[in-house]
Amino acid sequence: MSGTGPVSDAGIDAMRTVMDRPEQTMLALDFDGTLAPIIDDPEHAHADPTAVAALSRLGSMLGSIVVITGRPARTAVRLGGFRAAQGLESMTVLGQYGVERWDAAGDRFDLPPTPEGITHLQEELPGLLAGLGLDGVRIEDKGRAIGVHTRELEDPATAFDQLAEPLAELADRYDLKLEPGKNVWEIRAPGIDKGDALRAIVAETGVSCIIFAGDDLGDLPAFRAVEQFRTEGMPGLLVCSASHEEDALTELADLVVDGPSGVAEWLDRLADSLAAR
Ligand SMILES: O=P(O)(O)OC[C@H]1O[C@H](O[C@H]2O[C@H](CO)[C@@H](O)[C@H](O)[C@H]2O)[C@H](O)[C@@H](O)[C@@H]1O
Repeated sequence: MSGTGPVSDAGIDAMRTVMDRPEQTMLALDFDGTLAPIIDDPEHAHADPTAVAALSRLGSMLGSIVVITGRPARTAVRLGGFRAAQGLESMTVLGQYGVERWDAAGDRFDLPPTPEGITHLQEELPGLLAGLGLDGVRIEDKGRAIGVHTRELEDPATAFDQLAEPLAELADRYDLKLEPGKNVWEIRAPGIDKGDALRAIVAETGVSCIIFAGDDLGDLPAFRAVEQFRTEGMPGLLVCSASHEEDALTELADLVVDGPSGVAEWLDRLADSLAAR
């Protein structure tokens, strides 16, 4: 592939396999910070149009395209504009870290019920935030999970730290899990992560090569899953959508690109290279 390519041996090997056997390759991507730029209001964080156009082209060339996100499946489908995108008629979105699912084929959603603890937490959270003097915190109701956002505050980092202990106690009380993200605390039911979600969909589709692109701590389990696939002999390429906010994935990646616009350009080049084969 022309342009900036992977730098590691494992990445170069995987890229060779992608070019040789695209129909056997799964392209799996995170949503926020990878396909969509990070902005203040999560409700309006749409996917980069260049990325979606590239995915549309790749849809007919690759074996499988999957988005694995912390967002509800419905939200990711809406913000991604995936339903209307030509070429993505067989893509899958795994929402809420793999608990929810949307298959473009048949426009089918699989959305399990909300865990009970989340309902209690939704009732208690506004009082807890008011007690801490953090009324400006945005609560993102994701149905099965809650995002507690500090990005729009004057001092997001201090508020983020201030929230760690009280949110951990609250999550603990209802047997829920608290996880950090980019200026967001995520509270959700334990039991599944993006690594589990990726392993399951790889087994289901039977692909023999995988590309995964992500940007944040929630993507680490998927990175680990790809590393595991590689030890089992399946080529895998790890792409990091880099930002100044999080560097946990940079060292692990075979290819580091400059945020969602870098991901979009890389996807576009991948589509060009596959088309030129
Ligand atoms: O798994 P992802 O697709 O990466 O989702 C992770 C979280 O992303 C969203 O929050 C992040 O993006 C927001 C919009 O740009 C931004 O305002 C926020 O500060 C970021 O942390 C989303 O709102 C969360 O629900 C996701 O869990």
